[in-house]
Amino acid sequence: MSIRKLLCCFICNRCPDSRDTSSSVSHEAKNNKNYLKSGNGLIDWIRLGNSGVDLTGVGGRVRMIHPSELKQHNTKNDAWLAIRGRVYNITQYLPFHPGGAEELMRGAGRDATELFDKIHPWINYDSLLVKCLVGTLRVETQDIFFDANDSFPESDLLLPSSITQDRIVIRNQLTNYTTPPRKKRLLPEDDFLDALNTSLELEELSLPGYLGTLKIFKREMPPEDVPPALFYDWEQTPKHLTIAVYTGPYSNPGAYSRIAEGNLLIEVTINGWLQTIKVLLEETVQEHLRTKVCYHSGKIEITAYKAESKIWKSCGEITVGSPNKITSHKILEYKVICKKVLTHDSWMLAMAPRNGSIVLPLGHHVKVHQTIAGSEYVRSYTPVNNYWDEEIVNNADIRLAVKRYDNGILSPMLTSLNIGEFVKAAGPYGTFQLHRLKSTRIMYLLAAGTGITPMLGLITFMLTRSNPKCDYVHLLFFNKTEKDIMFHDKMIALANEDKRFNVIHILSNAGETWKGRKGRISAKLLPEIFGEHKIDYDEDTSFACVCGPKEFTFISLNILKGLGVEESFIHVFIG
Ligand code: HEM
Repeated sequence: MSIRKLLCCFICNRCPDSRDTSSSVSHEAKNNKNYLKSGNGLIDWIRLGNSGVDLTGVGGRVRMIHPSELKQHNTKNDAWLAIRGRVYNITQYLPFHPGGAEELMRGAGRDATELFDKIHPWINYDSLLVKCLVGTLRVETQDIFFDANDSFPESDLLLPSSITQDRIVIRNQLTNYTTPPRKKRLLPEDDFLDALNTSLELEELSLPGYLGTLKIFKREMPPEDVPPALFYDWEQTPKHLTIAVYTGPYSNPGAYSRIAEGNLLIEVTINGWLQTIKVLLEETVQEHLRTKVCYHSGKIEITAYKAESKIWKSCGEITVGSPNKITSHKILEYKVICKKVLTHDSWMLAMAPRNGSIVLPLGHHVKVHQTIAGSEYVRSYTPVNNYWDEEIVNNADIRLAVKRYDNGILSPMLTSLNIGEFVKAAGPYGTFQLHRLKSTRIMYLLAAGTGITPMLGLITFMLTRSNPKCDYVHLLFFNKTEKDIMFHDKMIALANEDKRFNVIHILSNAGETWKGRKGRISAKLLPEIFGEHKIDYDEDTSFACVCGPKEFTFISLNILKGLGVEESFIHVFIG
């Protein structure tokens, strides 16, 4: 591959079907206006970034930045801008910007996401400005609208753990760890829009043409500044000890548990808060634990296997740490413990944490970090739940479906990892709010290529939920060829088993034997499919999710809107 093409792909994520932001699928770049002096080309910029010069101007310390602070950095000698919640010092980049310094200065001192997306949404700004990152834009939350229905109904709080008759069960009193009650507040429209525009959590809303018509008051905001209320309970049989943590219906908790120095540590994340529960165990248990999350009720169940079969006097001493707002993500190490082929160019990697794991809510993702030739590459992956990977691998905490992009950088490295080798990942990331599905009975999922991974968890959630029962999950899955379809057999099996699951495959480069649909996402194709399958959109009970390359996402959104689907009933997964 030529240097030109390589560089083109370093700056651009426009190539169709390329979701690997580190990839270098070839295409011709747009004609640049030649604003750059010699010595100010892309190679020179990369060289400067690798030279050790502090491009952040603040010593590289990343922190939360208030919009009022961002506003002050608006001169050519000191220019910051924010894109999708990340704040960059662009002072040094000004002479390297191919569109000219003056143009770039239009975004200085403010959230430039919309402006940036209007001009060149395909540009890989995150890679170009990786050495210029100064922080994340603070979300203004004090005026945010809380839904009073979010508080836990009494009946759910007192929901007993499942107790079967043949078990000897000793339960303690339900322990209440209280936090201030959630409040319902209204806010002036301007403040709300401000919060929305500067919100990292709501980055998907800044897609062009999307924010403009948003029905903002229909959207519920996560109760960012209110720590979650946790309640716990325990029970035992001679063989097992089970700790149940109640987080409230639809609170979408992430949970991770482990034994450390004989104690049981449980980490719970909810809405950007992390809380640790420590159990000084009365007696010894085995290292291997089973952690189950019921997303509907918000109940987390951790089962430990006793070293000696007997009834304990108590489970031990339980302490609940103070809730901490997650402001940065630790990069953790994972060991590849199982690797298997998914398709001709994708693999499933099952990984075990080395020391501590990412606590991942449903619909959220991790970012895999890898340093290659002195530069750090990052790529988002949504882990796959074990329904979709039948092989039981003990201790596997995260399973990633990784597609290899031959011209990419990170994916060839990841897919050539061997069992026993290590990967670094951070998280949880994402904006998906499970409580938006409270009344959903019909789900439309539009996925392209590896964009299927966030949909997998939603499919199992919707089909296993009992109240309200889901009527249909319609998955429209776009791929190039038949052999590119991930989880094909499993999808056929699920569709046969559960008639509510309707999967429609659409191939852009189908072989002659393909009997299914052909084409790409288009304003013509989608209504055709919807019509053929008699898919009726009902405002109160329908919800749509989209995940795929950016162009796919833009087109899907526009089509859905054209079909009458309201923005507040669409979620876009963006890595
Ligand atoms: C938000 C304020 C920005 C404005 C107003 C702006 C404006 C422009 C304009 C007018 C062009 C020329 C487009 C053309 O010739 O067709 C351009 C090109 C370019 N800009 Fe920006 N830009 C902004 C931010 C950024 C940022 C943050 C980056 C990356 C870190 C960036 C990277 C580039 C690149 C790589 C090109 C060349 C595009 C190509 O070859 O396709 N720009 N920009």
